Amino acid sequence: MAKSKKPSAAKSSGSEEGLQPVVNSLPRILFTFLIAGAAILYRLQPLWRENPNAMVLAMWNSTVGTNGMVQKVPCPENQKVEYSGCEAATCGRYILDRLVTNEEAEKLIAIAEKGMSLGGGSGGATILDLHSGALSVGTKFADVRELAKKSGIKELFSYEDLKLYRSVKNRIQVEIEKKWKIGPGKLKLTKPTFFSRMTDRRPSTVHDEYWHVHTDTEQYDRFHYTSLLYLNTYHTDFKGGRFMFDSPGNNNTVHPKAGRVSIFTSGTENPHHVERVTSGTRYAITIPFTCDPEYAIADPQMEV
Ligand SMILES: O=C(O)CCC(=O)C(=O)O
Ligand SMILES: [Fe+2]
Repeated sequence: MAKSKKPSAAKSSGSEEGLQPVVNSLPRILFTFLIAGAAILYRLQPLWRENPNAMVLAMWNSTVGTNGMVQKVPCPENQKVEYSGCEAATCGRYILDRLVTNEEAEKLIAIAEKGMSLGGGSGGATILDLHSGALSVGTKFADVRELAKKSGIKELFSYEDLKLYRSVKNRIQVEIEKKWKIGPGKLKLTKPTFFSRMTDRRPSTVHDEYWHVHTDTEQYDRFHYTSLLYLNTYHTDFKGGRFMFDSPGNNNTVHPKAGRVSIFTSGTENPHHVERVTSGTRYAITIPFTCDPEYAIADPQMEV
């Protein structure tokens, strides 16, 4: 019996020895799991950060109907109207998917890249302002026209390029005039009007932190209506980067989609932010309108 027990005793001490390396490396295994878990949670962050009750106004994989998607939100109680017949009597959001084609959106990305290839922000955001010529370069801004001249480029943006920008701007303007019943000649393009390119790069300056909640009437000079033209598509071309309205009770999301136009009244009824891009590159154009003739700008010329 004693004999027969020996091998089993030897066996058990052998398996304890076998377990020893596992026990020793347990802290390392736990640590690895912890790091992997944290990494997974970090990647999933955009999913839980969005309020689960927030309704998606327009999904990346669907198209809103011909009449567009309208969402009314109450105008601010203290809103004083200086330009009646132009400023919104009804505040809200208006999304259109059939105003700009995919081909036009692609051409507009090519135009943005033509300018941005001469510079580019070092953080996650690059801006190309069509009116002033301001282009993000490293942590600063430079005049894209000067940069083009220095590079010996005679014509940075062609007549066709600017014609396309003008054409989409005019189409959006007509839609705003129709929806808000604005008489001819009252609504004007205002500044800044710019292409934006957003990535997941770490921010270098505050200009790169595009994800902060803001209200356009506070952030910019004289917006009455903000329009955003998306040039590529959430989920397929980039992850993160969804547009979110942050008004209590009306905190809705818009998925960027190539050719999608999102229009909204620019006041405190529509605070918003762009969710951080987590992968890929997001392209859009901000095209704002004003009722204040003093803040009107001409269509971008961009002669180099
Ligand atoms: O690109 C977007 O979706 C929003 C940009 C924006 O909020 C702005 O230009 O003020
Ligand atoms: Fe904004």
